[in-house]
Amino acid sequence: MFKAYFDLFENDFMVSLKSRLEEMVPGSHMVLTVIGSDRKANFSGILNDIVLEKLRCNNESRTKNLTPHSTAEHGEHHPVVQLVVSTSTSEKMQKTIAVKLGLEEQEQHTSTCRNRQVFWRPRTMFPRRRTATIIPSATTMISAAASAAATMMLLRSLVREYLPAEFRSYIFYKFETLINSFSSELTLVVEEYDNLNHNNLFKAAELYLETIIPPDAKKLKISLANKESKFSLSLDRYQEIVDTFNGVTLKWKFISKQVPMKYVPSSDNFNSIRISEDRFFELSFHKKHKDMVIDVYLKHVIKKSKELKEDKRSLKIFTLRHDRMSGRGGDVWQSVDLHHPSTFDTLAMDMESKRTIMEDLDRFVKRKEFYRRVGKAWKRGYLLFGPPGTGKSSLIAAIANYLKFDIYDLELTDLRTNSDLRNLLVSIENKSVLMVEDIDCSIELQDRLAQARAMTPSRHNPAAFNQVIIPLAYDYLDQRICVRYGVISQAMSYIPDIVFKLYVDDNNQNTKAFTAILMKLAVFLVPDRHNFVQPQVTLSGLLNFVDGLWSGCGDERIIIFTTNHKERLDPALLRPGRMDVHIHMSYCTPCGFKMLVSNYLGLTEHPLFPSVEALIETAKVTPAEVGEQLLKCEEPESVLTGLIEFLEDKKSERSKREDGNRDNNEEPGAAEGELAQELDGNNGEVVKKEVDGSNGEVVKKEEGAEEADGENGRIVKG
Ligand SMILES: Nc1ncnc2c1ncn2[C@@H]1O[C@H](COP(=O)(O)OP(=O)(O)OP(=O)(O)O)[C@@H](O)[C@H]1O
Repeated sequence: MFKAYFDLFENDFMVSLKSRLEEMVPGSHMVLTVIGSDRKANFSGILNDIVLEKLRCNNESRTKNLTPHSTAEHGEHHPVVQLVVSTSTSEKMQKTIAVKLGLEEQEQHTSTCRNRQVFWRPRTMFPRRRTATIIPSATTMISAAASAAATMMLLRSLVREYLPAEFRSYIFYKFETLINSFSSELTLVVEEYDNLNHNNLFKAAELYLETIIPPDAKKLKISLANKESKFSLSLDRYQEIVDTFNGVTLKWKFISKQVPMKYVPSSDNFNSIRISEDRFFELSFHKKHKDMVIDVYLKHVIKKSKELKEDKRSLKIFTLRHDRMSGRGGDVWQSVDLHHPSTFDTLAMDMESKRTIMEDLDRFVKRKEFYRRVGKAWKRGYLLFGPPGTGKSSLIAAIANYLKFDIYDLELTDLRTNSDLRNLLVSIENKSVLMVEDIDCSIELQDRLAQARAMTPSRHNPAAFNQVIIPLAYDYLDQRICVRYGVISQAMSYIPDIVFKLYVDDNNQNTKAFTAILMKLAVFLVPDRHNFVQPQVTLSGLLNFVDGLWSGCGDERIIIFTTNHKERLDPALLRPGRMDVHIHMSYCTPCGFKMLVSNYLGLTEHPLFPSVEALIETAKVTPAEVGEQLLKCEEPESVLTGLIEFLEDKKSERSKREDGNRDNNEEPGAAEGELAQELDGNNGEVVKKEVDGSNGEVVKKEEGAEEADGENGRIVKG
């Protein structure tokens, strides 16, 4: 409406004025204020000239007063002319135009303009409206506002000065209660910290609100959190967002207030962080929905936030932090993003085996209730065995990528005691893959303690040392290398052939800390790794770890052991419950070759394929070796020819080795003894241990099954 009037006014002022006159009822009036500069030939200037001229005729002496709202004192001359358009009561329906000049005169000036009578009316014509029609200048308004603000601030500081804080908050509280008593709204406050503890609901709300940000939001905060791959959007201070759930309208508001500096525990609960603001959400809704909001809506918020978190999360691989293992507290795991590209699609494995593994994983993750019902910890153990380079690690990465589980890489030799192992177990998150690679190398499973005792070097058993590493440290303060000479002389008394190793820790320039490290290291004279067994995790510790009381701490965990020598493992470790599924990763098969060549070269068919497939059966090469050949060039013909040559060489090497063994009168196949066991069955087969039928495992027996270990149940082989 305003725009329409304004447009009309702009296009044709006279028409605009006439139209407005038509609308006026008898006895009413309309005031038009026109502000302009007399230096420009604009409407107000012209109008002003008319008025000046008219009044000069009437009274020469008053000319000076005819620019009543001049702003000349500010360097400009802006005449303000107020046109008072009114319907005259005396002249019945006759329309008249009067110009009010802000003069004090009582007389009325009249003139005729284009055959129309114009009244230059004195101000007294509208005595009651006089103040209302005078528009104060911008300067006046600003100064009035400034003085009002100053008064308010003065009042505020007086209140702060003389009223105690308790009294003020009491008044505020009473005032709020009074307001609330009239309101039907209930507000829940979700603070970031609840008594210095992290409030999970706050985190959940933060994530959830991201999903309901309206597309027309004008201002948002955006950030990229540490170890995350996607941006996070969030509300800015005092921003509101409205959500509708089951037909109920809920209003979220984010508030952040500056507070005196305080310390709160960090998310790992071992350190503390400094905060200087209180952040919280206010969730407002109608009182009558209180139960629904608490029982249903907030659960929905938590569920949605978990989904979003899962979606945003990038997979991680965790490894042990040695400084934390030495009892300094804090999280014992450190992580990096896992970007291993291996998936079930890229794995060179028998299709049937892949399908079986994926089905097994799917069944496992869906069986939370089942595991609870049968009284088993919700975890599953896998043993991947086979020669090096057959894809055991790649399969672990593929499993983690498939389930979207983090990987925890546990090196048993890093641990000193069984309780270290238990501590680690409880610190592992749910939905994770715990990987123990080369289990046969990392832990001696037969009578390890006796062996360790025999091998531990001491003053009485100096032979156990064949090499001693003495830690040296660089003293940044003295700028020289320092060492405990006592340590050297003691070591030299054991063995003269001492290897000095320099430890320089660039991150730690503190001399005191260095001395502490030195003292610590000096205690552990590290002899040759092969001849010295430090106290380690025991077999029983490992057995309990995998399937004892402690293994029940946590849900949805997959434990994967890998080994190149399955026969070296203790049967107790292999039993169902500890290693439920045994997967034999073996040499490359024709099917595996096709998968590799399709991944590496994008080839599905080639005339040389039959020759490669025929050779690959007998040459016994690993997928790693085949992959290496395929990487050599991008031209299919030459790559496949090179691969055929490689396979022929391998085959002839192999037969020469077998001939040599026969000539040396060795037992037939002795050199291949281990190999024969690993190759037992077909390449890439899944060897699944039969598990108690009561726990619902699907036991798939195929032709050619044979009993491998009477104690541990049947091992079914394809
Ligand atoms: N089955 C396979 N499918 C695809 N690639 C494979 C396969 N096996 C091995 N490779 C390739 O060979 C390399 C070595 O594989 P990987 O580390 O998984 O073998 P591994 O059996 O774990 O060896 P090790 O026992 O020595 O640890 C990887 O780079 C991988 O790309």
